[in-house]
Amino acid sequence: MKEVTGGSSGIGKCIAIECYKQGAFITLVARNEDKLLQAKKEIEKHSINDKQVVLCISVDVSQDYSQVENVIKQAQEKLGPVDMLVNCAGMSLSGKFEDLEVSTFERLMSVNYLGSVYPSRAVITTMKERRVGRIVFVSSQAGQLGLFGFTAYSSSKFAIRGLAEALQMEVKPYNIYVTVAYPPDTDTPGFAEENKTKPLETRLISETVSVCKPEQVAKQIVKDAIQGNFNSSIGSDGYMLSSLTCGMAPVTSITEGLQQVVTMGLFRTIALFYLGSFDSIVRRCMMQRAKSEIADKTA
Ligand SMILES: NC(=O)C1=CN([C@@H]2O[C@H](COP(=O)(O)OP(=O)(O)OC[C@H]3O[C@@H](n4cnc5c(N)ncnc54)[C@H](OP(=O)(O)O)[C@@H]3O)[C@@H](O)[C@H]2O)C=CC1
Ligand SMILES: CCCCCCCCCCCCCCCC(=O)[C@@H](N)CO
Repeated sequence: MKEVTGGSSGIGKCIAIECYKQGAFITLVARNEDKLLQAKKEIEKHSINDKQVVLCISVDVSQDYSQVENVIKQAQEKLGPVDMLVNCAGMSLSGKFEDLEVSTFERLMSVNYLGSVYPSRAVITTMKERRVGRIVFVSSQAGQLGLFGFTAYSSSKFAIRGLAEALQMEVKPYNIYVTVAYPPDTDTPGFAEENKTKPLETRLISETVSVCKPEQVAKQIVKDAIQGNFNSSIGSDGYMLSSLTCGMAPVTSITEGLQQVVTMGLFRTIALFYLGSFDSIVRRCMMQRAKSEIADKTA
């Protein structure tokens, strides 16, 4: 069985569809029951045989560990053990550091980070016993570099990377493979919501990379998870960012390792130009604001 948190919307829903198309049994985990049922109906349209099941579980993945553990246990009793867990439940809030409430930092850390720890912790023992499993974490390109406006969001997405690296080293001997996905901006309900409060700087910097379709992102993530790739990225900028920020991440193939060694210097050079342009966007926005403030005062 494949379990997808955040499976009722956006990238998570597309991941569930992708798995369902390959004949998998699916458990969707999210809070809102109407959205869950709606997604279930949509996913069921893609069945390839009449035995396939979509189970919905309404729970907040970030609140109470024992509750998360319980509902996952119930799902496993109905549909069998989880062989792939996709941690996709998450949210984004942006704003300047001083404008963000302290509670926003707590909220994002709790949903994006702890909301990935709890389900993973609940499935890992069975996966180790069975010596099979895939655990996917959905980070973000904003989990590979820090951007204006993302002090709360980026740190919660960077945290996922540390968790994933440490966990992969522990579970590799048990034939369990961890994948971290770093999607760019993707056209989802969550992205539309995020855009309502995004600072101009954040929007202009993000526009460096074009917006992706959730179906495309989902396809790549499922493919990388099945292959057991630690890294999952999209597009040429995604490839460059992953190579550039590989650090001490586990390597999946010799080719991947060699590519990182060879391209690192070149990609750092390209990155320096990007960083320069981001700084100038921030400076331009600041000057623009100062100007309009003066204009407002004299008016
Ligand atoms: N869209 C984008 O531009 C990008 C998104 N990402 C990441 O991908 C993931 C999915 O994003 P996206 O598809 O845009 O998001 P959506 O807002 O479209 O969907 C989010 C899903 O997560 C569920 N969810 C949110 N909070 C919780 C919670 N506390 N407990 C259980 N379920 C929860 C939502 O259901 P409900 O509200 O009913 O609980 C919903 O199913 C997120 O982690 C996001 O950070 C990464 C890079 C780019
Ligand atoms: C060699 C170096 C290449 C450098 C490329 C730099 C690209 C920077 C753009 C980053 C965009 C951040 C997207 C965050 C998406 C996200 O997580 C939110 N939309 C969530 O809702």
